[in-house]
Amino acid sequence: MADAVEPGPVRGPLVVLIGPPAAGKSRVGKRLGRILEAPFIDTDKQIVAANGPIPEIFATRGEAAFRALEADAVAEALRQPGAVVSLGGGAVMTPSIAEAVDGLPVVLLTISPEAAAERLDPETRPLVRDGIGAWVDLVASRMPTYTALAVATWDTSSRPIDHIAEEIAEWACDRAAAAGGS
Ligand SMILES: Nc1ncnc2c1ncn2[C@@H]1O[C@H](COP(=O)(O)OP(=O)(O)O)[C@@H](O)[C@H]1O
Ligand SMILES: O=C(O)C1=C[C@@H](OP(=O)(O)O)[C@@H](O)[C@H](O)C1
Ligand SMILES: [Mg+2]
Repeated sequence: MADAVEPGPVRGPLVVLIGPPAAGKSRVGKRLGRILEAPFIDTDKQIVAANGPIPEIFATRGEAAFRALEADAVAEALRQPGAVVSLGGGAVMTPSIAEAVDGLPVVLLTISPEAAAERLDPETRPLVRDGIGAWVDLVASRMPTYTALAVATWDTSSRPIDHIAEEIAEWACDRAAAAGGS
């Protein structure tokens, strides 16, 4: 028993949602936070609150500046214990962010290109302004990173947000209980 790790309260986030733009990270995360009665942090929302709209940050300061703001926002969100944290689709491509979430309860939300095409709003997602072809290429390049970090995956293409959130909540509770949390 000397090597046993003492179970303790949840220190990090309850769930970290990753995945392609339009997979539902922000909407599912919000619902999940309500179900789990946990603080919900959408890192894009934090960035927008402090810096203005994302398309403007991209246009005036460039993607690298956005990624730096994102790395700070994610680091801050991960410090909040017991939270549900939704990341932006490109966040885990920043090495420091991938490293920070590796080993946490990372849930990958996936979505088909057909479903994404219905959901994407080019006004608010500058990287997909050129249409679904660009989204497909972007997602293909990111998928190895997404799957390497994910502990569990849900596809959101044709299922209601509430059902997906309920299932992830159950998964998170089971996982926290198994780890010795409540
Ligand atoms: N399961 C779902 N079924 C139908 N529409 C969804 C679903 N999940 C998200 N959406 C819609 O897709 C859009 C993108 O969702 P959002 O949560 O912002 O995605 P992400 O944060 O992954 O980019 C929103 O308009 C949202 O209402
Ligand atoms: O895929 C990306 O690189 C981005 C996705 C967006 O978030 P969502 O995935 O929540 O749309 C947002 O962070 C920004 O526009 C960049
Ligand atoms: Mg989002």
